[in-house]
Amino acid sequence: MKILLSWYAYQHDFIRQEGVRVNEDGPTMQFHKLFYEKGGYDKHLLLTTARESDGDPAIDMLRTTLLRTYPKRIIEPVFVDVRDLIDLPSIKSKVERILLQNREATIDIFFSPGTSAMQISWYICHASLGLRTRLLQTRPARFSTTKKPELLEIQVESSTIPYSAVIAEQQQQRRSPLVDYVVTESLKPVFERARLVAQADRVPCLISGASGTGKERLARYIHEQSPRHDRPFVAINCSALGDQLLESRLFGYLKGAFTDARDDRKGYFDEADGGTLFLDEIGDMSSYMQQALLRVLQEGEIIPVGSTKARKINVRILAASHRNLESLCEVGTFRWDLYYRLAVVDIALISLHERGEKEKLALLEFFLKKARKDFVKPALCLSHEAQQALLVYSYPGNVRELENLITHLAVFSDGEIRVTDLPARLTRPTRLKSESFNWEEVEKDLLVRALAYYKGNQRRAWQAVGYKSLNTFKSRLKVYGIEL
Ligand SMILES: Nc1ncnc2c1ncn2[C@@H]1O[C@H](COP(=O)(O)OP(=O)(O)OP(=O)(O)O)[C@@H](O)[C@H]1O
Repeated sequence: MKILLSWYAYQHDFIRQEGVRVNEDGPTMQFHKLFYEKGGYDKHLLLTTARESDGDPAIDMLRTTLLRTYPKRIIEPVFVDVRDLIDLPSIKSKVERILLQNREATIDIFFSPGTSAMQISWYICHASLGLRTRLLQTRPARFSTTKKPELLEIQVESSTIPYSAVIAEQQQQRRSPLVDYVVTESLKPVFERARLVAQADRVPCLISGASGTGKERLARYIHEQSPRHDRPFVAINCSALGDQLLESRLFGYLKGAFTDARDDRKGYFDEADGGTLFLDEIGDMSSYMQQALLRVLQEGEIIPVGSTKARKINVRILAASHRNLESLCEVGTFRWDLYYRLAVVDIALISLHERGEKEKLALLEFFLKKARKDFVKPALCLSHEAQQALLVYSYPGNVRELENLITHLAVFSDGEIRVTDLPARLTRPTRLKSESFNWEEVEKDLLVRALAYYKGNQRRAWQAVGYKSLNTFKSRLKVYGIEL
């Protein structure tokens, strides 16, 4: 399918003297006369901001004239609800949506008609969406060396600059309220950043934060707020699968590619086509898979296992890691080039304990309210002491641990939950005091930093950290899944 897309030219497509009539020499009529047939278009989507009910018959006149002259052509007027013709964010978001709705097609954009805000919108969308679009403009005969009107393609270098990140779009803000989600004080700037990231389509984003801090939830939010919201969101945990399985799940495979490949199978990249692919625990990817992913990001195409043919893909990648990717790059277990590709923009989520008691309380109340409803236990509540114990606890498992804890308590209680009902780890006196920092996180961080400092030399890192033996040092690396 090949589509021509253009705004109608309010001024030049019409002669507005003593009424309105179509200008045969206007840009739209001229395009059809000189270039449409050669372009091999299946249809022309003619965009207008004027409704017939607003009393502007112009678009209808233009279409009727075109169809009278070229009866076989398909001309579809598309009403675009823009009140202010110089409101760039609003125009951009509307045309972005039209382009994404036609993402499967090859689209020629006739750039010349329209206000400058409309033209800038075309330019941004063409450069940032990564669709099969071309920007075309015409040069009138009088300026042409051939003395004939010319059709010229505007050349735009592709870029990864998050153009749209600077364009706030109130319309999108209204969509998809955060159902089932508590936006506590510390999360407000995070979500504001995520909202801007959502609009910078195709720009990869890296979400960092400890396990259970809400990275996947945030990735979903970015997807829901993006122009891809009506397309799939596919999440995959890269640490859970070995290389072979991960490769075939991501890229798909052809029948016979390996012993169990009885049929062709599509991969997650295909499933997420037009939408978003969330790669969780990216820091656990092997160097082989890192190389494969880098290729996808560089070329914008995948090669299914067992195939030699590359296929273009249209997927936004969001990645997450609970490990510090920069440190992993320093010790050489993660590729810097892949890191820079993934972390074009980044968002960090802090641990629940760092968010403080006020935010813990907000989440506690939220999950308790949810549990009352889900378990039909309206009398469920916390005694003062139990609440205090829950507030001072450090939650190494972050929001997920808090959520699961309330679910656990709701299963076994009907009314007031007391301190004695809480799991032992919350009530151990030493815990209550010493949990103000998380030793496991400190230790792991220390190990990663020491290895980075000594460029992966385990012996020197071990001596610096000061474990009794090199073996203890190695076993701690294993515990934390730090690979070299
Ligand atoms: N602010 C919040 N309000 C309500 N629920 C939340 C909030 N933050 C996180 N959650 C919930 O906590 C759980 C864990 O979140 P999520 O799976 O997104 O974490 P994660 O960082 O991706 O974890 P992991 O790294 O282990 O995959 C989910 O059930 C999520 O809905």
